[in-house]
Formats: sequence, structure tokens, C-alpha cells
Amino acid sequence: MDKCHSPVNHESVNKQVQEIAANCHHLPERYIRKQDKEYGHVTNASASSPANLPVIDFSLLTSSPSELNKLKSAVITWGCFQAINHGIESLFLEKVREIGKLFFQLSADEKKKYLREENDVDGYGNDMVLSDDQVLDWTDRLYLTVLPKHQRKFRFWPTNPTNFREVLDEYCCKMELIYEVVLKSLARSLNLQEDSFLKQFGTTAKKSARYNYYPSCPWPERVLGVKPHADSSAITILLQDEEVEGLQLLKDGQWVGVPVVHDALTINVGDQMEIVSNGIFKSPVHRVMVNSKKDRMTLAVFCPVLSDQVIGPVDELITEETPRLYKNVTYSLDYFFKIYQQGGRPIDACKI
Ligand SMILES: O=C(O)CCC(=O)C(=O)O
Ligand SMILES: [Fe+2]
Repeated sequence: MDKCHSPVNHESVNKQVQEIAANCHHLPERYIRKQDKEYGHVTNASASSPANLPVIDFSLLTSSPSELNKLKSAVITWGCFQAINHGIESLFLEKVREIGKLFFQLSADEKKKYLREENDVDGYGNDMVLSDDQVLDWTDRLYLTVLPKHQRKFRFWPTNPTNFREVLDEYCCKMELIYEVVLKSLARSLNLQEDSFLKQFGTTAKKSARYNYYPSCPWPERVLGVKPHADSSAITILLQDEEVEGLQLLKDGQWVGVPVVHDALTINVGDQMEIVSNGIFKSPVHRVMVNSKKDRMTLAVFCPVLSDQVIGPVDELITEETPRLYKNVTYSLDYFFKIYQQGGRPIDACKI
């Protein structure tokens, strides 16, 4: 009997999506999206048109008040923007994509050497299953804690391709700088001291890198690459696939597609930035669509607060006209995932 026809699809939970895509003629139950359970009010949002997402020139952020203002309004309106002239060479971005693609092209056995262990987020694998009725995302991932350095778990860092570790390490150093520019610029855009947000998130901020691999799917309208969610991080820096689109943002009740802009980094704020900015910057709900023709790969670098650190709205942003909207909280990943996998928005629990 075809494995994909087995009545209870426990097997599909342990299989990587790449294997399912390569061997199956039928879609395992666990991946079929439930339109009615998707994300509360989001259920009926109609199909996508392209987003007119602002493109921000990073080389102008310190010298041009109008570019800074453009950044502010992009993050207030969309929670997201495309960054260009960020100082990372095109050739290097290609290398970063290449090491990811080479990894996902390895044999299933080779990749499984880096398999995530139960109750761990680091490593290679598919969706973390937290409940029996959880619909699975059509994606395989390689998730690696990159900073602070002593938290790296090298047993999950591929040695094939041979330059994997070196290239990812260099990329993450560059992400440190981008993170700093974004957090300082956002603070300045609100007339705050430039380190106001950085201080909230602590000097040794954490960073995690996640390669997301979305195999092409014969049933693109029946699955989601990633179900609707907002990121828990302060900010997320996404290197998109160089040609295949798939990311969509929820804007005024409509899903809109995020275009691929050559060499740009797509940067969005997450729940933690929404909290510290007292709701001025909104963490956008987004999802990922897959297509029937081409695989897609992206690399997300999440920049969250260390898990035991308390965050809350910056004092200067709490006024009589703009009262405090969020409690002081520790916004850990454990807490986030529990609510998220049940289809709720974790940040709602932090509202006053
Ligand atoms: O792959 C993408 O386009 C976005 C992925 C994403 O939203 C995430 O990893 O949180
Ligand atoms: Fe996301």
C-alpha cells in the first residue's frame, strides 16, 4: 500500500516535506489546510495583489531625514520594508543562498545527521508538532542558534557543503550590524535616544538563522508553506529566494504578496518590537504560499530578546494621550509556540 494512503498519517509527521513531495501522488491529511480554522478573522481574506512595500536605502538613513521618515511610515503602515544598499555584496548573498541550497540537495540520510531532537528547536526537520490537530506547514527547515556564540550547537551545523559554517558565521556578523542600524533608526525616527530599543533587548541580543525550504507542491491551493503568524522577535531579517515569490502580508484584511527585489533584505518587526514601541510599530501577520512549479528557499534571521529578559514599552512612549498598551513580560519562544500552534496570537495575552 502506498504509504501516503495509510488511514492515519502518523508517518507523514516524521517525514520531511522534500520526501513527501518527491515520492507521493497523494497529499497526506496532516498538510491539508483547514480554511475555517486558519486564523480567526483572517479566514475569508481574499487572494493576493502585490504589496507596494517601501524600499529603504540604508546608505541614506543617517544623513537623510526624509529617508528616516520613509522608514518610520513604512513600519507604521506595513510593519515591513525592503532594505537596499545595506552594504552586503550581491556575490556574498548568492553564496549564502548557495550553501542552503546545497544542503537541501543532499541525500535524505545525509541531512538526517542534523535532525532536530524532540523538544529542541535547533536542527533540521519539519514543523514541530505540538498538538494532534495541528496542520503541518509545507516546508523543511534548518534552524540554528547563531548568537550568543556559546549557545551554538555545532552538531546541527552542516559540514557539507564544506564552507557552510564559515559563510553562515560571516553572514550573521553582518546581520548584527543590520540589526543595530534598524533598531537605532527606528528609535531616532520616534525622536528617542538611538539606543532606547537596543537597551530594552539587552546588549547580548540573540540571533537565530532559519533556512526555510519549500518544495514545489502539486496541490498548492490545499497547503500553506507557513500558516498565518506574526514573528515573536524584535525584528526578522529575511533573505528571499532570488526569483520565486511566496510571502504574503495581511494588510487591511487582504493578503498581499511581497515582491522579490534584487539584493534586498526584507525586514519586518515582530511582537517584541510592537511591545517596546507601545504599539506604534505593528508586528505584521504573514503567511507563505507554495507553487506547483518551483522550489523556494529563504533564510530568516530572527533577532529576539534573550528568553529570560523582561521587556515593556519604552517609558518615553507612554503619555496621557498614548497610555501603556502592553504589560512588562518575558516573551519566550516556548510561551509563543504554545499559543501560536493553536492558532492564536500570543501578543494578545500581553495587552493591558
Ligand atoms: O519564507 C518566507 O518567505 C517567510 C518565512 C517566515 O515567515 C518565517 O520563517 O517566520
Ligand atoms: Fe515569519
